[in-house]
Amino acid sequence: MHRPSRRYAILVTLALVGLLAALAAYWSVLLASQRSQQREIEAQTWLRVSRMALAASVQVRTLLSGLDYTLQTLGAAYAARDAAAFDAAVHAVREAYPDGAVLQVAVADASGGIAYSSLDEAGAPRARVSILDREHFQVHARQQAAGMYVSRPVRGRVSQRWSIQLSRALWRDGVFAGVLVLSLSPDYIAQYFDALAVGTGEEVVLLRSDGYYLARSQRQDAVLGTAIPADRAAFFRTDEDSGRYVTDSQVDGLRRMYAWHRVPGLPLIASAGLERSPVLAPGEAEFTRVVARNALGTAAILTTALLAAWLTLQRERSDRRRRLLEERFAQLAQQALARSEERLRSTLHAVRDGLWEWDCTSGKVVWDGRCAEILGYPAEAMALDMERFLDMVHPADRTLVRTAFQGHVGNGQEFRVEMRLRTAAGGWHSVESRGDATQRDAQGQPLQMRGTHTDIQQRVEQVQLIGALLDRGSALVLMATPQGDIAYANERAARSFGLPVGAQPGGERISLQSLQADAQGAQRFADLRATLREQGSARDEARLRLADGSLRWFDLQGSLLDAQDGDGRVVWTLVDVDARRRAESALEHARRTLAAIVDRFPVGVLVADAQGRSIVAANQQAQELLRLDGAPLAGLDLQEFAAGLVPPLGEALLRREGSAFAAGSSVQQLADGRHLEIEAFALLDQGRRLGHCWVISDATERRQRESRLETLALTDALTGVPNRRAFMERLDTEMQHLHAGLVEHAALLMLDIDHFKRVNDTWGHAAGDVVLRELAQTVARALRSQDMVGRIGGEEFAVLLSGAAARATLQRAEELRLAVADRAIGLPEGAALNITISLGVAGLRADDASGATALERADAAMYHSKRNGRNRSTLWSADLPQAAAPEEAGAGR
Ligand SMILES: Nc1nc2c(ncn2[C@@H]2O[C@H](COP(=O)(O)OP(=O)(O)OP(=O)(O)O)[C@@H](O)[C@H]2O)c(=O)[nH]1
Repeated sequence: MHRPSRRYAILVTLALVGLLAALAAYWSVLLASQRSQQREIEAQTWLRVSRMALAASVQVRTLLSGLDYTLQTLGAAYAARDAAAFDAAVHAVREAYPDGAVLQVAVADASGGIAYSSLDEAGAPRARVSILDREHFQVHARQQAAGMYVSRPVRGRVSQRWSIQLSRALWRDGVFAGVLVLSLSPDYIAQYFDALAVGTGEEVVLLRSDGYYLARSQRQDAVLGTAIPADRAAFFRTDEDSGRYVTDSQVDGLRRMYAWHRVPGLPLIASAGLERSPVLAPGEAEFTRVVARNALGTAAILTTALLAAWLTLQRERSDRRRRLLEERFAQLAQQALARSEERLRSTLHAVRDGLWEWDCTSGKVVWDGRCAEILGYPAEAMALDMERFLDMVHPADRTLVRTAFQGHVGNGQEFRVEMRLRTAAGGWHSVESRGDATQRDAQGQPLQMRGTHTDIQQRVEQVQLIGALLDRGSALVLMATPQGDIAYANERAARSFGLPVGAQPGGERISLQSLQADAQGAQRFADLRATLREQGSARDEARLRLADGSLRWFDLQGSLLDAQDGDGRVVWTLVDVDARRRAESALEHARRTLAAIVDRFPVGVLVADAQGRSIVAANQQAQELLRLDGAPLAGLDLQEFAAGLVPPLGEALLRREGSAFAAGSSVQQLADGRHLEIEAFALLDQGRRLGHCWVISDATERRQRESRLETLALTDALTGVPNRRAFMERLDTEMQHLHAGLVEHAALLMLDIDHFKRVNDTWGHAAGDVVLRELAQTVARALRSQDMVGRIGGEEFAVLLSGAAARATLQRAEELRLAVADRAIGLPEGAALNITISLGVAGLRADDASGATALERADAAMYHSKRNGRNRSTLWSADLPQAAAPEEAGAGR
């Protein structure tokens, strides 16, 4: 599998290596060519500059040869000692050269003094000038120069002009006689060079062999008086007459290619220089351009080659993948084919249909071995005549077989029939027979038919089993076509709705919708079918009309026969829920009745659930008594509801005993003066707690009535002050307070009208009553709020003074006695009457068993007052009966 890929990779790599080698060769040739062109340009340039140097050398040689000749001529003239002739010769020399070229012609004698100068004015006396120190004089004086000597440029001491001294020695009679000097302007030489060197990049110079500049084609002034650098001068220290080198000019810094030539016969060198870069730059630029262009081309070639290589490899990889896939597919296809063949084989084996053939003319039927085998006969072909065949068909199915055959022959319908055939064992076996005419006569009548027998016994049994299962259940099962018609009914459904059992015959089918009790039900059923289509199942309860015309409630549950096909057949399971619906209806009726009764109950009723969490029922009366708005109470949270009630109703409702609400009755007084009686009890059913109930009633009137009765029971009817019972209760309470230390003191005061019998006797009983009432009022008015007066007996009254000490009470008794005595009582007849009273005072003691004990002491003190003349007050003391002079007050006052 990997071999092709590796081979491809090697091939691609080799191709790339080959390409790289070709490119390397190309580049090598290209670079060599470019370098050769460069070298050619350089060689041409060297040739040119060398020629320039040679030309300069020749020109200098020509010029200086001419001047040497001039010097020789002038020397001869000077030797002739004819001053005028010498002067004329000098003049001629100056005339022969351009103006400014020959600056001076001078003669120095043997001692260096200037004996002649062309600059001297004729006849004018001349200052003594010596050139003894000058190089050119000393060279000749020392005989170091054989011919003409060319000096370094010297600057004129007076003129400041540069000049080159061309000099020759003068000899007279073999003796050194002086020096003839011709001063030549370097400019004159430079003019020669101008024609050779063009522009600033080109340069021609004339040098002495020692490197000193004599002339330069440009910027001469910058170099005169100087020498070229030593390293450059070293180039000239050779035996060669010419040479070349490349260096940077010290004058302008330009890099030049220099060529030099010696001036023949003279220690001078003519040198020419050409600036390097303008000469070579175009070639180098072209070289750069060529390299750049070729580099781009190379890069393009390499990129293309790499891309091609990559694409090639990719393609090879995808080809390989495709090949792998194809191989895989081929494998899978082969496997699938094998499986399919296996399935076909097993299907053929499993189906195992039998074949039959029927000769319509003779009526002879031939079964193959499989047909016989299905029925339990030996698996051999069987030949049957029509009579025998029909005899083997179940009597109930014979008509079916005949009808199917006639339908096929007469109307061309498909011959397909399910029938039971007799088995070898004598039982019945279900077979589906299908067939077709294989030969027909001229009229189209079948002459021969061929077909198959399929063993459907198992299927039939399964259908029977399903049918039995469907019929055994309590549910009614119907299957509806997509149009809503009943296509199948199980036994119960068939019985209920008057339908055939099982699959419904075609033709006029009954729609499921038509079974609905009314139009509303039909609409609901249509909606249910829509829900079923969307959700795959649907459920509702509906009232359906039975075969006998009665209506019954059914729980209808529909599910799609094929869950994927919402518009397909639907299986409806119907469960009779009529009894439950009727029970629910009755229950609902009972509940409503109960609710109506509760609502009309004259007292408030509130019912909570078994857990005491929420209110389940409340009537109108409860609403009104609890002063609630009309919002329904049922469903409210009990705790929240109780928290919203006015105190102390909430606490009273939620009072608990253990885990349950407390049972029992209580009356709650509200801030608005009302009294509500709440009776709470658990709702139990055979010991099971169903809930809790509160019965609420308005007890205000009853309470008032009871209060009135209570008041009456404790009030003396005649005088309106508390009667004995009320007084004694209060006295006992005071005693308890005393015992408990709630009060420090308390005292009793007993008073009795003196000779009251006489009042009755004199003024009548009614007048006596008036007196009693007036006395009671007088006493009541004199008391503090914490005190209490009570009528103890006929004309006897008692007063309880809470917090008062006994002795202080005696004083109060006296005040009361005087107040009574001073008050005239108006009688009914118009007469006025003054009465007196006798009083007894006793303090309540902590050791008293009861209030009655204290009352007895006060009574004893009061009788003491009576016995001692009446109209007085006595404070009880222990020795009172025996006391000679008991402490008493007011007697006879
Ligand atoms: N009008 C009238 N008289 C009453 C009433 N209750 C008692 N009495 C009379 O009060 C009188 C009491 O008389 P007594 O017990 O003898 O005492 P008294 O006449 O006041 O004489 P002393 O108490 O000893 O001063 C009787 O005549 C009773 O009939 C009453 O409700 N109305």
